Amino acid sequence: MMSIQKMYIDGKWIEAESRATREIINPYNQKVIATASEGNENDTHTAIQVARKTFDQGNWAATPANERGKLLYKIAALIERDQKELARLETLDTGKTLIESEGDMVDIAEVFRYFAGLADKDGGEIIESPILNSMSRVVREPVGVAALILPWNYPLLQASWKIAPALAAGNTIIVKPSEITPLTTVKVTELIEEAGVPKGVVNLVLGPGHSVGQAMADSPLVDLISFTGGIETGKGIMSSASGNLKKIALELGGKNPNIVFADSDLDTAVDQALNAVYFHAGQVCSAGARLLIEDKIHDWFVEKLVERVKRIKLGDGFDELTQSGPMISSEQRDKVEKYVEIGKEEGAKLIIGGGRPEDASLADGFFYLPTIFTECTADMRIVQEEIFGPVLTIERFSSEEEVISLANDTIYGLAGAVWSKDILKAERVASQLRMGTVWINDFHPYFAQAPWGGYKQSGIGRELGKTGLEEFTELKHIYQNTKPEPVNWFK
Ligand SMILES: NC(=O)c1ccc[n+]([C@@H]2O[C@H](COP(=O)([O-])OP(=O)(O)OC[C@H]3O[C@@H](n4cnc5c(N)ncnc54)[C@H](O)[C@@H]3O)[C@@H](O)[C@H]2O)c1
Ligand SMILES: C[N+](C)(C)CC=O
Repeated sequence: MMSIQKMYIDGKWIEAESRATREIINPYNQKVIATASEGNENDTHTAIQVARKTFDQGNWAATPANERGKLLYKIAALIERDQKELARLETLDTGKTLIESEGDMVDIAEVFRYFAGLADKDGGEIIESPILNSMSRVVREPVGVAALILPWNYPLLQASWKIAPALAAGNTIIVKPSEITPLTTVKVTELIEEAGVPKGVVNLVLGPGHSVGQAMADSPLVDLISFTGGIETGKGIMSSASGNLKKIALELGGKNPNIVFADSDLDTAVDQALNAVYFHAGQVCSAGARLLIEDKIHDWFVEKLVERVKRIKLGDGFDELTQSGPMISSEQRDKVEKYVEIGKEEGAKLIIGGGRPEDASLADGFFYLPTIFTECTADMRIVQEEIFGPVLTIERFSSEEEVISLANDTIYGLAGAVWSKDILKAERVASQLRMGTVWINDFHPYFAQAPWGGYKQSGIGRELGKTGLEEFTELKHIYQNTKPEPVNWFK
């Protein structure tokens, strides 16, 4: 009998009050890999009350920042100690390749270490007061109770981007992983407990968005909600958060242009265009799902892409030969299938993929073939909407001005890339793209030191970097009159 993945509230591992559970499925073969407690509004309210009481008692926020940093260093070390097990769980839960999960775990330990180091680096600022006999300074304080809501595609990586800075800044937190991928977040909560973070500071609630997540967004006891997920959910959270005007940080979707000029290193650009879109079966917020190719190299480039796409090996994430695993769920695959039909109706040309693999060994997994549409135009839904699967749309362009205008013709603004050996041109284009991240002659790098987030409807706020810590702080100006005397205004 499989043990139940429990919630962690006020330093205790508990099952949902209702005793409800959910089966956690391996997307590669649909086998049940775990049973998780399924919390609801009541469990969430309990966790929020604990986080509120713990914050208001003040001990955690008053803990010297370097002590909080030391705890984060310890968590980083424990993650490294258990990285094999964590990577195994992430692959079981998401289907991504083991090598990718292993890379995620290295990044995650680095994120904890980065914020550990940053915890005590901003002691505030002395202001040159314009008023005689006064002292003026600005200090940073934690926001308070932070609710952290997470997606399924990078379960622990996205959790680390929020948990580490929230704790470094002295907040108390309630963490909600996606209901379908809770395993690594549960395991890291165990490590947080092992590291010695005081009870009540970190609380973990498992369960669905419509109850657990919604209760967090609605609660007047929550000061800040940090959310990563889809655009529609983000809009709902923003509206619910207005109840008590809680602060919000939203990391949402993207439809990210990958721009290839004829004067780029074309073999590298072909190779990386594949990585940009098909990595993790296209289930990446910053996936380069929208390829813009300069007219004169279009046909050559497409031919090379197709040759390479034919060779992509789908399979079990634990098999070393596998290059891409399954999609996360049947719902997600249905969504991709729907968009492929839309693309055909819109007049785009399907040149490869466009269906499920025939390989019988993949029949139990949520696999979908790497797919390419050419002859796409900016007005098509398949070009404008986030499909979040292995589907590449290709457009042509013939000038710098045209491609800038095409690439910016989107509600999203998460990321984009420019390929050219003419660095001045690449920089010119990069400077005009309305996106939170622009890569030149590369695709995908992100790291703890640089901010991550979206322009336009890709989000509000930034994670990682110094800004990622500042999101979890309030600024307070403290002004002291050093020679108080009556002002005699009201005589
Ligand atoms: N910008 C980024 O850095 C980034 C990173 C990863 C994923 N994403 C985006 O995430 C999306 C995929 O993730 P997903 O399918 O898990 O997204 P989702 O919006 O369906 O769910 C995200 C989380 O929100 C919860 N949720 C659902 N309804 C809710 C509600 N009413 N109130 C509060 N919480 C609720 C879910 O349970 C889950 O934990 C994609 O759009 C992707 O682009 C963005
Ligand atoms: C932010 N990132 C790229 C790690 C995951 C997006 O889905």
